[in-house]
Amino acid sequence: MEKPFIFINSAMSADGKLSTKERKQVRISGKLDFERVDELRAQADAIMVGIGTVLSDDPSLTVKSQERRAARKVAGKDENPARIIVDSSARTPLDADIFKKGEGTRIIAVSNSAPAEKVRKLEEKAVVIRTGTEKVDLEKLVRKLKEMGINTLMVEGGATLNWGMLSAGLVDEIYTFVGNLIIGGKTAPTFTDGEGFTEAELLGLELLSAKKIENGILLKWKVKKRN
Ligand SMILES: NC(=O)C1=CN([C@@H]2O[C@H](COP(=O)(O)OP(=O)(O)OC[C@H]3O[C@@H](n4cnc5c(N)ncnc54)[C@H](O)[C@@H]3O)[C@@H](O)[C@H]2O)C=CC1
Ligand SMILES: Nc1nc(O)c(N)c(N[C@@H]2O[C@H](COP(=O)(O)O)[C@@H](O)[C@H]2O)n1
Repeated sequence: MEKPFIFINSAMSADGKLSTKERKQVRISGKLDFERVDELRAQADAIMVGIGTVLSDDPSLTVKSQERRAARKVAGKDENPARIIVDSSARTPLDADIFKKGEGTRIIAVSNSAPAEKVRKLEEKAVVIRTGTEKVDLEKLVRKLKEMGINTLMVEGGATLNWGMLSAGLVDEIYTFVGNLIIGGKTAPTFTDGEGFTEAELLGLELLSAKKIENGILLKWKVKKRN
């Protein structure tokens, strides 16, 4: 299948959580790790998050460094990569930060069951892609993104979208920054939620590198392809 190169970047606690049991964002990365994430954003053609992340964190997903935005401009690109929300039911607030901050394309991926009136309003602010009946069909979505010229796609969570992308076999590499804190809570989002694999389905990883950054560790993984 023709698809972009897809990688996930997430920051997790030492016990594998992405945020608290109230789904409240926690500062897991330190200054240096946020710099690394900003560089990854600046190099990507698009950044994708799930609607759960938008509703709980309201991220802008912009490139933060002025120098990196300027370098993108010199290379003939928008200051920010395309920002994509996977949002089956078109729940993205019309005043989300992603619409307010920074230049660049916004893409909302909805399913065919998303309410037409809300989709029409989103179309005034973003390119809307419809795939799937009740839930966005991630495989068709990434194929469409490739056709639109997106060759490198950075997925920034959350837990459910990570599962959707991994279980569909769409992810090539993963960066996990493991920070020096414990969050706990059986309902707190983990790096990968969703329904989970059976023993026969487990997804294998190859460790590409491990690097200490401030008081945490950055792990880079390659996802092994299933036969
Ligand atoms: N520490 C970190 O690096 C990050 C932490 N987070 C945290 O993660 C939490 C949000 O995670 P979630 O609630 O799991 O939401 P999520 O951001 O993973 O979005 C999930 C939603 O995506 C939509 N979706 C549509 N089609 C889908 C498909 N085919 N497969 C999977 N999802 C599909 C569904 O509506 C689903 O509810 C927040 O608490 C946020 O703070 C989010 C991003 C990064
Ligand atoms: N890489 C990373 N480290 C942390 O410690 C975090 N808390 C997060 N959170 C995610 O970053 C996004 C915020 O983006 P903007 O600053 O608004 O551009 C948001 O999606 C958080 O969940 N990431």
